[in-house]
Amino acid sequence: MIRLVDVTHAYGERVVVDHVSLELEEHRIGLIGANGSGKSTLARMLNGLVVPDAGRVLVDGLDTRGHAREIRRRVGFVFSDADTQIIMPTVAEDVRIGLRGSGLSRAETDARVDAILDRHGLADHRDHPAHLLSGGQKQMLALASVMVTEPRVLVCDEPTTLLDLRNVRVITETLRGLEQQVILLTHHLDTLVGFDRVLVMDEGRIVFDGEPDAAVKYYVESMERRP
Ligand SMILES: Nc1ncnc2c1ncn2[C@@H]1O[C@H](COP(=O)(O)OP(=O)(O)OP(=O)(O)O)[C@@H](O)[C@H]1O
Repeated sequence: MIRLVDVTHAYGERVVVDHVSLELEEHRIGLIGANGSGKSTLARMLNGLVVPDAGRVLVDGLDTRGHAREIRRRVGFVFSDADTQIIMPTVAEDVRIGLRGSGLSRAETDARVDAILDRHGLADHRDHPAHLLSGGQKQMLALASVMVTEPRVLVCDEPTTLLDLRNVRVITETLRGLEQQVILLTHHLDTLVGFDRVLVMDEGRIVFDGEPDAAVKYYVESMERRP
């Protein structure tokens, strides 16, 4: 379970996460809010990519301040722009790199890579240059490269923002099918149908926390009220 205890973070003078306390234990959690409301900064705190100025982020009781490696093994992170996440020349190499230092034998590594490529519809692209994949396939590769490490939690920061409608559906359905806990940041509000809990963020604070329908309604109405 991930717990935030009175977490605050600023960039220079600008406070972007403002005294947030949360317990994140539901299987499917959405995080929505206007551009610049602090969602990405909050999300990056969940696996220690950002360490808060004040307060604590605890993953299964481990503080992100000081347990970065263990925490990144437990909490995977998918970015919106897959190009920033894909680091190896070919599809299989990119997935394989996540298992470096895992202690698995070569045969075990091969089996794990093949299984994950198969599961994410990339088996036929195994030895293809990763940069030649379509946008949807690249996002699937970025997801596969995180999933191969078998994290317990997956934080996805707008994974569908750069995709066409069909690929939005493909990625959304893939995320829905995962056993892992998923924490999804998105501006595609219809992808939150069936989620257990949706948080709305505004100016660094959680201003709504509840069912998806009510959260989306709250968010849409608050945006309509904006000058
Ligand atoms: N590394 C950084 N250095 C300085 N300012 C930053 C940094 N990262 C984010 N910010 C600023 O912090 C504020 C919150 O950004 P953040 O990315 O957390 O918001 P967001 O809700 O995810 O926005 P979006 O929906 O546009 O992705 C923004 O004003 C942003 O410009």
